[in-house]
Amino acid sequence: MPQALLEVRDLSIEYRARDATVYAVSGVSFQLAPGEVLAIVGESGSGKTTVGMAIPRLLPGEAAVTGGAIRLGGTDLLALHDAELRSYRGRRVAMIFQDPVAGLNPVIDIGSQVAEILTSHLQLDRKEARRRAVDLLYRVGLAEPERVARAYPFQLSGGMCQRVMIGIATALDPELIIADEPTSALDVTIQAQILYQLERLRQERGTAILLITHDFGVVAQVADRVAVMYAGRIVEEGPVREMLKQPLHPYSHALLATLPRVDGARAHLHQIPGQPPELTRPAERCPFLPRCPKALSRCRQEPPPLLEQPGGATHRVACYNPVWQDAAG
Ligand SMILES: Nc1ncnc2c1ncn2[C@@H]1O[C@H](COP(=O)(O)OP(=O)(O)OP(=O)(O)O)[C@@H](O)[C@H]1O
Ligand code: NI
Repeated sequence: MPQALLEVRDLSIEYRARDATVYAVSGVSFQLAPGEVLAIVGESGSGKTTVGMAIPRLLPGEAAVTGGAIRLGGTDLLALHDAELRSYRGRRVAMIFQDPVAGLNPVIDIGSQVAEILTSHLQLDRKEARRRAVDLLYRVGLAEPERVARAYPFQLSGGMCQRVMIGIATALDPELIIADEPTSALDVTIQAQILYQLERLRQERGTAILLITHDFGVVAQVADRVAVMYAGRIVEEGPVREMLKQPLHPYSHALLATLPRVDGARAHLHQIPGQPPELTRPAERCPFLPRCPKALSRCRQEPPPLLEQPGGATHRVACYNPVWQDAAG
């Protein structure tokens, strides 16, 4: 693998409420190379957003990082002070969220909001910042960027607001963009345009993208690699093509089986029976065990580690009985 830009190692995060602790993320490790797109997928509550928010240190106060390390270009992010953090956010890592309208200030025009990120980090006069803001709006595919710059968020569609958010996120040319469900609030045709914008960013600027989604269609379209999360852990991680062709973890296998096939071979969506576990205690066994059709007695003893697979050096799975053993034997 090329030199990593982002390295997350053994990251664990808890939410502490008065009467309960939620073990939201447990021992998550992955790397991201410059210009690479890694998708994190998994069902609701699996910890995707918690991992994403930890990287720009945007977790809420009740969250505690209890272990692990996050490095971006060699900088230990968990050790940064507030002032360093402010300059690091936006300049080196930026975030795009699901609801672009909520991310914009309703009473400030778009041009000023884009210019604000420029003037707060760079030595620019207002006129130059405005000019660059309009240029950014143009570059994210907004026709009539001057008009958009004068508009207020409520005057724009959701898709246009998301383009503005991408403009703001990319204003300072960060090395890494974290996009948390960036298209799930948008119409399908608009989704494709937004994904195209992200793809262009990666190609033209070499921006690495951590894409959080529950949509395998989106994954297949833009990601190089995919990490599947279940109950706060990465259960499988590898190249998208390999994963779509031959998922190794029984959960990934089931997740992909729930997708409608393009060839019409599977007309109905199949739900995975059962529920993910409560996260109120640290796992003492494989968290997928109660839903797993392939469980061995060993799976009760301790959660399986995420290990590289023979034959696919970059394909890792956390399972004592991965699917490929069936396929091979
Ligand atoms: N502020 C919080 N306080 C307590 N628990 C929280 C908090 N935020 C998230 N959690 C819990 O942490 C776990 C992981 O949540 P997270 O939002 O990271 O999942 P997700 O994979 O992003 O889900 P979704 O697909 O619904 O966005 C869940 O069990 C969730 O209920
Ligand atoms: Ni989420």
